[in-house]
This record gives sequence, structure tokens and C-alpha cells, in this order.
Amino acid sequence: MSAPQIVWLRRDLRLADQPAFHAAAQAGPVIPVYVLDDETAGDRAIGGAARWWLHHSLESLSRSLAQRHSRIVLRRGDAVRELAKLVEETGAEAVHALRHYEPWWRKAQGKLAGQVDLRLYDGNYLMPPGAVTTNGGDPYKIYTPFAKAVLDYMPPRECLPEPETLHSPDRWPDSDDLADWNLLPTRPDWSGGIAAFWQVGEAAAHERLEEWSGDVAAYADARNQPSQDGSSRLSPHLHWGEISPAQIWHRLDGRRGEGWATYAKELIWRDYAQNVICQFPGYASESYRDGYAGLWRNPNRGHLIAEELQAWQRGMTGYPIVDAGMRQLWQTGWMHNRVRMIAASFLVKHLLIDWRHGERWFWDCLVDADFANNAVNWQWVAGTGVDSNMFVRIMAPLSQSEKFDAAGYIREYVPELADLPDDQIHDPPDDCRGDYPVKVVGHREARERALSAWRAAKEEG
Ligand SMILES: Cc1cc2nc3c(=O)[nH]c(=O)nc-3n(C[C@H](O)[C@H](O)[C@H](O)COP(=O)(O)OP(=O)(O)OC[C@H]3O[C@@H](n4cnc5c(N)ncnc54)[C@H](O)[C@@H]3O)c2cc1C
Repeated sequence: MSAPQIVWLRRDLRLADQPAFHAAAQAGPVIPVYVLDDETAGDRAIGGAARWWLHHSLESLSRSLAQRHSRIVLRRGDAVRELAKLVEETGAEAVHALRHYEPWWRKAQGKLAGQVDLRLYDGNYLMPPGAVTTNGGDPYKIYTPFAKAVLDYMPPRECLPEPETLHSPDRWPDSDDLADWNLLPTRPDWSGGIAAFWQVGEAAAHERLEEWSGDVAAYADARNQPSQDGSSRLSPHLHWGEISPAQIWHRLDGRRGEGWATYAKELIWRDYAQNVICQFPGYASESYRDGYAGLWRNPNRGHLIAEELQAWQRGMTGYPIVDAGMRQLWQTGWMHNRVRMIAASFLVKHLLIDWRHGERWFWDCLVDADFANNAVNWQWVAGTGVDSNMFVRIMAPLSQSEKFDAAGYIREYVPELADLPDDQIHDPPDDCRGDYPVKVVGHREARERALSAWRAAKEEG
């Protein structure tokens, strides 16, 4: 029998359109491996809600593999060390993996390539970062010309089928037991709402795509309405690689119209974010525009900031749309995109709290927490990114709530306000709030404070 081939799984937990599986299956018996590595990513180890997803996704992929008389070998520790050990133990010829672009994975890939025959493939993005460049040959920093350049190359490559057969090795190496990894919360178990909201795994991703494919025509408007199921909700499936963007593209392309055109551009945002972190690996912790250092320094507000940050995290700011979003995040591990923008803007501008606190909270609470997407969007909202909204454009949460008809959404996630009529629910009068808190800061006051902090920071340089 030919030498085994290791498939190193990370955020690519699928069988179809998975080039590493495809290549390995053609080369010999396949040993799929997932290494739970809390060391290599440093302070970017997988967050709480994402660990919940990972558990179920590994379980789902294991079931699919079992139907093919295969399995996943689970190991824990430094991924490079564990994979090099496994190659030695099994006599594997090569390690096949999808290329990942988070800075820690790029380093690990380089290190592993020095020790074993590492074969890397692209497959989690429409195009690999760096595939399109400006006329001068530089990577794009700004989304709009990047998107235009990517669109010129679309549609993406054809999708690969699932491997027809997966041969097993003569002997399976030892594996950890998934349950021993304790990826699921226990004391307390806060995952009930998440479990009720999501179906995890490759089959569930395709079911969701099928269910949603009829709605893409309405996407351009519906995606902004948090009370509607108007967006695809594919983000955790995409993040964990249970489905590829090429599969989505080929399934939905041909549905001409504004809905599809808008949706395609959102998929390209995902590629853009990878393109940004490849250029700026410190993007999740460093602001990329000058003049912001003083803005969130707040020397006299330390105590207040801790309290206000907690009010924001718990959905108790007194702004119903913000609180509905923050509670949706806590309950389901996901938040509607329009509301993510409103809640993020509220933190950095109304509360004048550094965007990095918000980025961290999202990292821990989102099932789709993604190093690139999270950092790029936080910096976009905060105004600090290489391409971003201007800080002085301050979103008004109360009018956004009305404009995008969030009454149903607020009733769902802020039950204290469920009985209020539509004309009161976006901004309830103080005497109609019952147990629901009054506003942590008034909108006009917050706006003026943010603008004057901005002017002061600019003067300071
Ligand atoms: C402050 C903030 C933080 C965010 N953090 C994350 C994150 O950690 N992970 C994440 O996947 N998305 C993040 N987003 C982007 C966006 O909110 C989610 O991708 C989207 O809400 C997911 O819902 P959906 O699948 O229904 O999206 P759809 O509207 O159906 O879009 C389809 C897909 O396109 C991609 N996409 C859509 N919008 C964006 C965007 N603005 N940036 C990058 N990709 C996008 C997603 O993969 C999404 O699944 C963040 C946005 C903000 C404002």
C-alpha cells in the first residue's frame, strides 16, 4: 500500500470543494487530522462561542467520514510539533492543507514546510490574497477598487466534488476524545440559545444555502432589516469552511439583479479582509490611522468606562436597538450586520471606548469570530482602518432603528419592551421603560462629546 497522506484540517471542515482532501485522496490512504492548538495563536486562541461551533462541526465531519469508513485523528498542542510527530509515527508522505492567512498560521506553515513535505492549496476564498494588485503591482488597501478587480476575474474556479473514495491507513494513529477537549461550556452552560439558533456542519450549510437561495433577489433591501431573515446567515459556515465561497457563488450566480450583485460584493468583503491582514498582520490590535491615540485615552474616565463597557456587553445601555443586538449576540452567538455596525459605532463614539474592547468581546461571543473580518470591520466603524468610515460620521442609533424597522427585532431580544407600540419602542419615554434602564448617555450629548474629543485628538496630533 502507498504511504499515507495527512490532511491537516483547520477552518476548512468540509469534504466537497476541499482541495487538500481531494489531492490527498488521489495520492494514497488519508489520515484527516485536527490539532487543537491554543499555543500558536498566542492571545488569539479560539473564543468561547466559536469553540462551541468547532465541537459540533468536528462531530459532524466525523459522522460524514465514518460513513466512508474514515475518521478524524484529534491531537492537542502545538500544531507544527504534533503534525511533525504524526508524520514520523505514520510514515506519511505529505501533509496536505488549505492555506490560511492569519499571521500565526502563516508562520506555522513556514515552519512546518521546513520539517515535512507540506502541500498547501487555496480554497477558502474567491481568490487568494495577492492575486489581484493595483496597476503598480501593490496589494489593494481600499475595498472599492479591490472589489472591481476581483469581479473582473469572476466567476471563481469550478468546484471540486467530494473525494470518491477515502482509503484508510493500515493502522490509525491514536486520537484524543473530542469530549475531553471541553469545547462545550458546562458551568454555566450558556449555549442553549446558540444550539436553538443553528444547525452546524457541511450538510447544514448547504441546506441553509438552498433555503436562502430563493431570497437573494430581495437581499439588497432585506439585508438591512434586522426584523427579517434577510441575509444568508452563512457566516459561521463560511468561517469554519463548511462551505466554500465558490460553492455559494456557483449556486447563486445567474440570479441576475441587484440582490445578487449586492450579495457578491459582500462575499468580496470577506476576501478583502484577508487581503488587509496579509499586509497588516497587527490589524486586530493596532489602529492604522494617525491622530487616534488621544481619542480613547480618557484619563479621567477609567471607572466609568468599565461600567459602561459592561452595560454595552450586557445589553443594558438604554438604547433598544443596541441592546437587542448585544443580547442577540449573547443568546445566539451571532448579530445582524446592520446592528453590528450600530452597536460598534455606539461603543466607540457614544461611549468613547477604544474599539479594541469591542473587537475582543465579539471575538469571544461570535460563532463566526474571524480574525480578519472582525478587525477590518471594527476598524472600518471606528474610522481607524486603512479603508474606513470617517470618525465624524456618527450613526444615530434611534433613527437607524426606526429607519430599518427594528421593532420586531427589539421585541424579540428586549422582552421588557415587548408591549410598547411601534412609535415608542425605538426610544421609549423614561416612564414607560419599567425594568429597562434609562439611556447611559443622551444621544446629542454623546455626539458633541465625541466630536470635541475628535477635535482635541487632532490638535494633539
Ligand atoms: C463590528 C463588526 C464586526 C464583524 N465581525 C465579523 C466576524 O468576526 N466574522 C464575520 O464573518 N463577519 C463579521 N462581520 C461582518 C458581517 O457583519 C457578518 O459577516 C454578517 O453579519 C454575517 O451574516 P450573514 O452570513 O447573514 O451575511 P450576508 O449578508 O448573507 O453576507 C454573506 C457573507 O459575506 C461575508 N460578509 C458579509 N458582510 C461582510 C463584511 N462586512 N465583512 C466581511 N465579510 C462580510 C460573510 O462571510 C457573510 O456570511 C462584522 C461586522 C461588523 C460591523
